[in-house]
Amino acid sequence: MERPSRLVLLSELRVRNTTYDVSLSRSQLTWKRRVSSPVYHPFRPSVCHSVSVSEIISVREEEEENGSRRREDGSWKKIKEREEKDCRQAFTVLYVERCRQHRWRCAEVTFTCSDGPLCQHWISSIREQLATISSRPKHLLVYINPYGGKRQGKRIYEQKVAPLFAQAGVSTHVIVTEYANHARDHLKTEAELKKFDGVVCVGGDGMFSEIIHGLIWRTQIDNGVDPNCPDETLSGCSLRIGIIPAGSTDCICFATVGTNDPVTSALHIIVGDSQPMDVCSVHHNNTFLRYSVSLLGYGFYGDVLTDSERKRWMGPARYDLSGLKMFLTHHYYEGTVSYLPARGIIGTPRDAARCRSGCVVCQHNGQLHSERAESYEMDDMSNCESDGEWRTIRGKFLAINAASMSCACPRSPKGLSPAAHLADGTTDLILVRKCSRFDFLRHLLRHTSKDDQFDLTFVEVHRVRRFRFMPRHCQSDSELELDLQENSKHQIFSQICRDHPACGCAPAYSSWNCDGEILTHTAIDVRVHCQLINLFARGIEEPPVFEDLTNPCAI
Ligand SMILES: CCCCCCCCCCCCC/C=C/[C@@H](O)[C@H](COP(=O)(O)O)NC(=O)CCCCCCCCCCCCCCC
Ligand SMILES: Nc1ncnc2c1ncn2[C@@H]1O[C@H](COP(=O)(O)OP(=O)(O)O)[C@@H](O)[C@H]1O
Ligand SMILES: [Ca+2]
Repeated sequence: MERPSRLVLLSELRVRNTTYDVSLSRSQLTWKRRVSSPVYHPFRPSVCHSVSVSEIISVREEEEENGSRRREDGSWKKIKEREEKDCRQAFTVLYVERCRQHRWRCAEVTFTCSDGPLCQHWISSIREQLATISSRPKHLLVYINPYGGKRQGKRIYEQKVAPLFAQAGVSTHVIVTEYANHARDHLKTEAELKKFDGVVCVGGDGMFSEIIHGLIWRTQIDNGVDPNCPDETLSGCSLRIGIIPAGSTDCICFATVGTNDPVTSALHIIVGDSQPMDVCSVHHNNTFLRYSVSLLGYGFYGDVLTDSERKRWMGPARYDLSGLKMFLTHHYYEGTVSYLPARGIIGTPRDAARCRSGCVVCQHNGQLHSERAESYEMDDMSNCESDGEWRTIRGKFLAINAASMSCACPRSPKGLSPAAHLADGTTDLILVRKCSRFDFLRHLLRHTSKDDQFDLTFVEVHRVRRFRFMPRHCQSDSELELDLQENSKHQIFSQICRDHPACGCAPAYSSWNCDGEILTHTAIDVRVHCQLINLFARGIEEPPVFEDLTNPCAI
């Protein structure tokens, strides 16, 4: 248990004409109402409030002039005569308040003091405490995609986010992108990264993908790492990334914060939260293709994305329409998946436990990963294939999905792989074998209910560090020959299906959906890089189940 920290200040101050004992320690600001009679009064407002110093946004002096009180932002607020007589000086504390469903709001409380010097002392003491928090960003580089989601990125930033950054004293350099890959290329070559404490992305998962491509690429080049080599250990990015959701799916924001709300995201950035995250590198024949942090999907999700790109004008609803269309189309895909199971880790894709704020699974597996990386370096063995045995599965699939995190989003609040972890160095490889439309619908529907979408005979899931996929049409003749010998019976059925499309399953080519972008190649080699990037987030918070004894109001 955290020890109650030393008291910095204790005064009797007023909040809306009621006297409170207000105390400031290194960790908490607490205001307790003076109780004149010990009799409990059910209709009186709450007696004690406590705010963690780490969740104070800022403190603002309220100046008085001619019966009005001037705020620091220049606006004026009329004060009542009685209040004016009683109190000479006041200050307002802005702080994080938790609302329903992981939403945060900026709340404020104004304390009035009996004299000016006391008020100044309070203001400077709170500011001093805030200044000791080194994790808070001071200068941010902001990229806005004006065409993401419902095309509201610019408005969302200007109306909901910029005023909060201004109140918190965070300075920004804002770039509204003019074309696709503008943000990526700016980060890769031009941006003066040393000037900033973080990068903010206003847009959807596609825009976030641009940001990480720019940042990761730049970091590798600066550190002399070859991004084209799939076996290289990548250098971690030091700049944190904040996501202001303004896209169509926004699953990276949803899965790391618990809600898609611009104000909540802005507050997580201001308080300087940090959430490490795994990144998959995707290669084809020793050539770098892309990075992925959420979904790599071949088959169903690849086709939904390809189809939905033509319907971009529809906004986020394009995914539902394309989803329905591809569900009815019911294509299957043949190929070979090989993977390296993640060994020595804790956690499986079928766990009931979820990755939450301060996740111990991520901490344990992240530690294991860095220890292994060190021993590989000492042995001069950068190739992590020695990690374990490769396994191979050949077959016909409706979907092949790799979820490096849960991929929770408003469409599916538990996500594609509900027990996946944000920062454990693994990805969950989900194979949905060819099945009837009815069965596939059962599987899809379970993404929206409490039922387990993996508890079906045609679905399997593996927690892996690395995997490869080779579509059947890319396999060499000798590999196909091997296939034929191993699986002659199924091949005959597949031939029958091809000759009689009316049976309802059509073999086809698909493409990979990589965090919402279509990959140019289908034969790919994927490797997870544990905790390569950091976000201004803290993971989804668990609602408190018992009274927190470190909270002064609980004692
Ligand atoms: C029948 C209901 C089935 C609901 C199944 C929902 C599963 C949803 C899992 C979503 C995982 C999303 C992973 C994130 C992907 C994003 O990177 C990426 C890009 O995001 P951005 O546009 O913000 O840049 N987004 C996507 O690729 C969108 C995927 C959306 C898939 C929607 C699928 C809808 C399926 C509807 C089937 C309908 C069958 C109805 C039969 C009567
Ligand atoms: N100024 C721009 N004009 C056109 N496309 C852009 C611009 N800025 C970014 N993009 C691209 O828009 C695509 C979709 O962006 P995103 O913000 O993810 O929205 P959505 O969630 O609606 O897909 C991304 O591929 C991104 O590269
Ligand atoms: Ca992971």
